[in-house]
Amino acid sequence: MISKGTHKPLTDTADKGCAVGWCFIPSWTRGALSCGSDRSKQEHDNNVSRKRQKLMEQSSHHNNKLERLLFDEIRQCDVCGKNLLYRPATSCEEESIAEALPKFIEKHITCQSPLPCRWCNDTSDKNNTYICCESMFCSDKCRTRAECALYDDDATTMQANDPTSCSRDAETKLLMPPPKLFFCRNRFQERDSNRNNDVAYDLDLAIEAIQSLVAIETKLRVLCGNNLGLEECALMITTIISVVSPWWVDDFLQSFSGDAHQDGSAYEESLTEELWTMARSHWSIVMLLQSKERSNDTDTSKRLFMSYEMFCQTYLCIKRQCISRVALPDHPLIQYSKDTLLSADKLSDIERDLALDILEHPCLPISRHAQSKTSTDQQSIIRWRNAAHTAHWLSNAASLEEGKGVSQIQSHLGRTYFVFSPWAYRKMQHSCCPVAMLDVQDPSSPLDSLSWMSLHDVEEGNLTFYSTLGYLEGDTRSRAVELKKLFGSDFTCSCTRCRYENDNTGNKSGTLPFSQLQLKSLADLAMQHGRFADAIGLYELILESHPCDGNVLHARAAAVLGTASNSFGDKGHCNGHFLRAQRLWKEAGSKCSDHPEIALHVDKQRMYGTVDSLDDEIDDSSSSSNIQYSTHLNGKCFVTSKATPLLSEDECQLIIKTAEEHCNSSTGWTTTRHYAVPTTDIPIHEITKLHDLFTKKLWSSKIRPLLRQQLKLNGNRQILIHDAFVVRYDSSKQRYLPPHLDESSHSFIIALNSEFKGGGTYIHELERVLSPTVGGMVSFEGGSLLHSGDPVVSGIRYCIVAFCYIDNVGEQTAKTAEVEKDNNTNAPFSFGFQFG
Ligand SMILES: O=C(O)CCC(=O)C(=O)O
Ligand SMILES: [Fe+2]
Repeated sequence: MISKGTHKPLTDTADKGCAVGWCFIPSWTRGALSCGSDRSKQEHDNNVSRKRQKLMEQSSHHNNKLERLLFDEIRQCDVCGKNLLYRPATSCEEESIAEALPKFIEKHITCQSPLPCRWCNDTSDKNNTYICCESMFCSDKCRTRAECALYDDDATTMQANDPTSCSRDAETKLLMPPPKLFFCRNRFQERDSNRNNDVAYDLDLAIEAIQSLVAIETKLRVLCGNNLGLEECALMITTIISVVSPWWVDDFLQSFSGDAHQDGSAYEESLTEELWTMARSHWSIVMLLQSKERSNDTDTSKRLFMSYEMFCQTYLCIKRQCISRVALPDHPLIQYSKDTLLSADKLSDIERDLALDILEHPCLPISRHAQSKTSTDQQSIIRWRNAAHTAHWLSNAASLEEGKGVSQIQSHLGRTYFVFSPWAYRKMQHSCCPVAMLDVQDPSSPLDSLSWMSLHDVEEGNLTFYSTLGYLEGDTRSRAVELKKLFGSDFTCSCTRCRYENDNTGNKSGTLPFSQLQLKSLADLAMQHGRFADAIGLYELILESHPCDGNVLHARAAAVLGTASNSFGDKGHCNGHFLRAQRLWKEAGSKCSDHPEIALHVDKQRMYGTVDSLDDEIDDSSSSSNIQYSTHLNGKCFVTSKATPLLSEDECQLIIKTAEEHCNSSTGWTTTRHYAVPTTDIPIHEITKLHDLFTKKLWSSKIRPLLRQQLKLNGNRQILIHDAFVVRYDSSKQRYLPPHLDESSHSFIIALNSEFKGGGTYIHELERVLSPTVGGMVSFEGGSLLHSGDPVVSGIRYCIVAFCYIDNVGEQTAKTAEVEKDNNTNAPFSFGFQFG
């Protein structure tokens, strides 16, 4: 779930590694089936005619060509599932209307025509009718050359393709080894027309083989509950390789020193057996695999899978050593939504509507807000809201529960890329605390922009560790089980993390076998996973020997704040963790006052009285407030009524004016303070002229008593501010805030003006916008209630937003927190559990 936190992910500071040569396994395992099935074709066709009908009826301002482009010409490759642009022989003229959209489609959703050969770059092959997948060669000669380059044992080529020989910041973009796979039916057909007697590329058989593979995939999807993983891909690859380059199988087996077959766990054995059975049940593959005419080499036993054992061995070798997942690049549609749908200036209203229509393609079953007939403004707001929410669902579908069919969207759009590079992976070691991951920088050309990204600071020369596991949040034992499945039953991981977690001998003080950098990496990783207790333990271990390390002091306090966010549950308070985090920042301030992050927290504490005034008795009479409000969702959110605003219109104007003046005379409105979901804002603790108005007049005497009343706080419970800022939405700049949760247990928003259209706080569970009048306030469970800033369609909207936590104040809580802290430090490593 996206949270509007202030803490940046650790990868943000990471250096980029160097690019190395890889071979992409295209995501053809997805999409081809579902989109190619009769049912979805039927649905698509129905949808197309419905849309065309609608458009014809609608208006004259839709250009026919664009219409045709959108609805007639996008097809999916039957095999790879990629969106294709079908071009009639007479090429399209430049589309004049709606330039952004068709250009985008041409650039991102379709491939360029014609694709250059991946080996010689020749683009003379103009006869393509379908413009299709990457991974093509203009001739068998090029293809063979490319393969030779990939597997040539020549030392210089080895050197060039060896990632371990790359220096960290060298921008050595090596010539990409060509992808080995090129499964596009039309390509094969084209070969068909030119083919000589090369039986190795017997087209009918190849097409049959592909269809069989697709059928295998169907079975696999059923078998694996639609979660295709490495194993299934390994099957594909194994089989494909056997089809296109049988000789390679043999080479690979000979170069593999381990006894893969012996290592197989029961799970693995049954899976491989299943796969083998399936493979054999498809006659065309078997024919291809066992045909004696595949090559000029007469000794077929060397090249082909003659037995289950051989299949199994190859399968395991490939799975363990050659394939890895790559960080997912955005699907072009997602990218498109992000880039254009949400920006005010790039698309006209008509274009945006058409784009939204594309997003209504049957593969994107998104429920959309009904269009209101009331006013054009209202319709515009709803259109923008649809666009905003759609873009959000598309990019965050996997992490959100809300929205029907979201996982379906994700499975259609999710491009799981795998890379396949035997050399590199034979040299790379697995680590559960990876130093590097493979990342695609430019989704429109993933192959060329694939590069290593270092995840955290590493010791010189140590860029060889990546993670074979997709999921690293698990504890030592569950990871070990997964790794044994992958590498064999006798595999024991000896990475820093496993060594640390398996170490029960009390290496937690004295002479550590782990360097400070290693411990920091482990702690940062735990932080990324949200394993805050583990992170705190590790940071404290580092602090034993480096008590004044500002980064570590700050990180420890941030981890405790993370614990506070997680521990806010049934108890109705943060179990002392929020206050403990604040005390840690205060203590850190006394040691490293010039550390910028620590100084910032100390400033905020001073202004909002988060630490020093806490020991003051809470005056329960301050829990009553005269302000009237309505309650929604059983007390999860509140809106003050028009009759009793918290601020007068003049006070609101003063706040806007002061904030604008402050921004004009300083570095301006900030747009990056909140990492995941940034607002255009300015923090209140920076605007000195507002301190008194905000803290005395507003917070202590009005908002806090009101919140105490709304949230029924009494006794030692106090509500405390973590962050407060003035926000500016502008219809020509940042007009909305996507759905998110706050870094708070409760948040409040005060409306400062009304000279705009749209806007307000959209609460998803309520399915409506809450907009108090000027000076009024919306308060809600910001850390658990999904909400968005609704789009502003004209004018500028200002509001004050604040993130708060409820915690216990006083002796007892402080003691409890201390005890917890001690328990935590002495406890055995807590493997992912939150304490509290
Ligand atoms: O604009 C709004 O009403 C919502 C703002 C918000 O949720 C935030 O800044 O976290
Ligand atoms: Fe928020």
